[in-house]
Amino acid sequence: MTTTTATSPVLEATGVTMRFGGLTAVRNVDLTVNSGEIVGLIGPNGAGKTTFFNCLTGLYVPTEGKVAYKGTVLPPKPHLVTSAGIARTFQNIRLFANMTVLENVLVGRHTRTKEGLWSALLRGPGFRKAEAASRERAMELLEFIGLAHKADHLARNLPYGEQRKLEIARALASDPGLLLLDEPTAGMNPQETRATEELVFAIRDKGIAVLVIEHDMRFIFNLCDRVACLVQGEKLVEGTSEVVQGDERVIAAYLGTPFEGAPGDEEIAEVEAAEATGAQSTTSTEGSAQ
Ligand SMILES: Nc1ncnc2c1ncn2[C@@H]1O[C@H](COP(=O)(O)OP(=O)(O)OP(=O)(O)O)[C@@H](O)[C@H]1O
Repeated sequence: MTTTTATSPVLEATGVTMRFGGLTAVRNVDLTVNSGEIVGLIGPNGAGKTTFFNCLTGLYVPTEGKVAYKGTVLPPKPHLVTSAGIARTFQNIRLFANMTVLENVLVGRHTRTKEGLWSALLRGPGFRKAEAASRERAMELLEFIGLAHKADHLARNLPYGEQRKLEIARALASDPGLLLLDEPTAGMNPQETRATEELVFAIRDKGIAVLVIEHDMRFIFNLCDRVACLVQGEKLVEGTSEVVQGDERVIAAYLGTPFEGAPGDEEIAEVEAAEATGAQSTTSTEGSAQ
């Protein structure tokens, strides 16, 4: 089921530039994510994808440009960006390894609870009520991602794929309108990757827009309504999966490496035909092409 509400911009990044000394990691990048959309951000290693994410989430103050969430320009401070409604996961897992699965999700809820430090320390009635509501919400999220049965397990004991899911649940705990995922399938096996794909669709169907960085092209092109490709800090191309997949500049940027899952049927048929012919004409040929 997809959302049918009229689309409106959730994220509008305009002219974002990030320089580190003499290096321009991100140059004048515009990007919009609309409600109900899953947008992909691709590009070779070092293209500036994570730096751009860091500019969106207030981890870096962009040298130039601005970032607006639902029409309001965001101050470049991570906690203000989170409370505005943008949540993220990181390229490297950043869970609290010695806390339980449930506690990790509860940490992600703190931007949505009004109870202050003293209330928490004194554990007054207001705190206990808020805590019960937070637990309920956290358990709902664990149900949603399929980890409710492991709520009391230590995060460090989860298999890798489940740790990544838990990171997503923790990000969702802040009730975002936009979720930024930085390489969510890194290190996953194909089944875990497919499950992540389904999870991202389900998140979108809950009305949360998604912006995702990923190197797995099959994942990106299956998932995304729109894909933008960064190369050397600049946005080279933006369009539907079909458009970006077929763009020669994108292919060249990836040094001509064919994308996994990209159309290449003619070439494959040619190679297979050549192999079949070779196999018929000689039985002693070594090193046939794979
Ligand atoms: N804090 C920093 N200080 C200096 N240079 C940095 C910093 N962060 C990133 N860079 C540089 O900015 C460029 C872009 O890096 P970035 O990590 O954003 O690329 P990426 O597209 O996310 O790469 P990957 O796909 O390998 O994660 C690189 O040349 C990197 O070395």
